[in-house]
This record gives sequence, structure tokens and C-alpha cells, in this order.
Amino acid sequence: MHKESIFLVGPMGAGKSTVGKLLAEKLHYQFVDSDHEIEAKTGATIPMIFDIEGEQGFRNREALMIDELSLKSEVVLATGGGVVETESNRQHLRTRGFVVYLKSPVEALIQRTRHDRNRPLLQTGNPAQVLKDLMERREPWYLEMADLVIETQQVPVHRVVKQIIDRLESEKIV
Ligand SMILES: Nc1ncnc2c1ncn2[C@@H]1O[C@H](COP(=O)(O)OP(=O)(O)O)[C@@H](O)[C@H]1O
Ligand SMILES: O=C(O)C1=C[C@@H](OP(=O)(O)O)[C@@H](O)[C@H](O)C1
Ligand SMILES: [Mg+2]
Repeated sequence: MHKESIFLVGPMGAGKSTVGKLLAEKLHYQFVDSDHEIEAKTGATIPMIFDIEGEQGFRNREALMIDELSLKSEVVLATGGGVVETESNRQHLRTRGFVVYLKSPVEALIQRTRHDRNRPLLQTGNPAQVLKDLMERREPWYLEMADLVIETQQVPVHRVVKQIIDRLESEKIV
């Protein structure tokens, strides 16, 4: 099966947005980040949407955006970490493109997200526990939908991108 678009999934801090941008550049694909697209469409930041509409309001917008973006061809799509919480997203991503799960231990996710204030779910007294709990629930979904799993702990972004491209080329995806 020839799968044209590349969908990056994984937890907050896995590197989906950062890796996705560079991967798209190298492949000469369009880069789209579902969070950025939601912000552009609504004119509101992710924290504002969570504040005003709650997490479910954000998930509804995210599901509409994923449906739209996953139909594009030759894109690298960086999803948000919670994309797997919605069944239709899992279905669309699995059937419409090549899914790469960027895997990192929780300790690395904590380090990479600790100074960032733009992830509302981590603005709590114990973000490490939140990341652990979310990973416990979500990792089975990431694994279940992944065509490829890439370990990113202590692997610099350009090396992660290189590994993905090597695999995509060897499987004749790109
Ligand atoms: N492989 C990596 N090694 C070290 N730092 C990384 C790596 N991938 C991403 N980062 C850093 O981690 C932070 C979160 O990355 P980001 O791309 O926003 O993750 P995501 O979109 O998966 O939540 C950023 O500061 C980014 O520079
Ligand atoms: O894991 C989540 O539920 C979320 C992850 C975020 O994206 P990143 O994974 O790019 O941080 C963003 O969609 C929102 O804050 C919710
Ligand atoms: Mg991101």
C-alpha cells in the first residue's frame, strides 16, 4: 500500500512539532501542525480554548481539524498528544497515512516540557504525575496505530529525522 502522508503521534514533549517541521523540509512535503491550525482558525491560543470551552471543546475542534488535515496528500502532520483520546482520530490517522510514534520515557518528556506554559494539561502542581498517567492510558493507542516507532531519548532532532527518512525510504513510503 502506498501511503502518502506522514502522521506523527506521541505524548507532549515527544518532539512531534519540532521533528515534523524538519522532516517536512527534508521530504519537500507540506508541514501542518494541528494545534497551530486550530489556533489560526479560531484566532485563539490552545490555553485560551481550554479556558473558554474546556478540554472537550478543544477535542471537538481537534477532531474536525484532524479529519480535514488527514485527507491531504504529501503532508507531514504533527498531531497533539491527546489526538488518540478521540476514536475517529485514531481511525482516520490509521487508515489515511503512515503513522510514526515518537517514543520517549516520561523523564525526558518532563524535562522537555517543564518551562513551557502553553500546555494547559501540565499547568498543575504535579505535571510529572499527569504525564505518567496520560502515558499509561494513551501509550497502548500510540503503539496500536503506529506503522513505525522511533525512540527519541538522547537522540538529537536531526538524527530522529534521519532515522525516520531511512525507514520511510527502505519501506518505499517516500
Ligand atoms: N529529540 C529531541 N531531543 C531533545 N529535545 C527535543 C527533541 N525533540 C524535541 N525536543 C524539544 O522538546 C520540546 C518539545 O518539543 P515539541 O516538538 O514541541 O514536542 P511535541 O510537539 O511532541 O509536544 C522543544 O523544546 C523541543 O526543542
Ligand atoms: O496531550 C494533550 O492532550 C495535548 C497536547 C498538546 O500538543 P503537543 O503534544 O504538541 O504538546 C495540545 O494539543 C494540547 O495542549 C493537549
Ligand atoms: Mg506539538
